[in-house]
Amino acid sequence: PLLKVEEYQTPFQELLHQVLRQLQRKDPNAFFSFPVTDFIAPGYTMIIKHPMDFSTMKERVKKNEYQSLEELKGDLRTMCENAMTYNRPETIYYKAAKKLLHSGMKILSPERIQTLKQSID
Ligand SMILES: COc1ccc(OC)c(-c2cc(C(C)=O)n3cccnc23)c1
Repeated sequence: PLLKVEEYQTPFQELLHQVLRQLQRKDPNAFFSFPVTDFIAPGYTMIIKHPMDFSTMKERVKKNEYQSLEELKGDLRTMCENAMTYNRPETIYYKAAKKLLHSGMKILSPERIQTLKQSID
């Protein structure tokens, strides 16, 4: 039988990976999948001091850099607030960020995390 290679060292990393998968489903256009470049968003790196995106968050999970869910929640909030700072309210990016932040906080609610934990145990 094929050896099931564990992609993560700890169950906590597996939990964070599942949370990220659920969050990314809320970003069907992949606007938040990779870092925003100055090429697609002029002046971005001058305006946004703490860029964040899902690929960076995935790297942090793999490197076991998150000690708590709160830290992942913080990066999600930074990522969405960046988009709501750089982009005007009428843009698709601002609206996508607002929606992602709202649905992300629901996914990260204690009840949802408890259910997810049970599915991993
Ligand atoms: C139109 O297709 C893409 C593809 C990838 C993007 O970011 C990774 C973006 C994108 C993502 C953003 C954000 C998140 O602010 N953005 C702002 C201005 C112009 N483009 C973007 C758009």
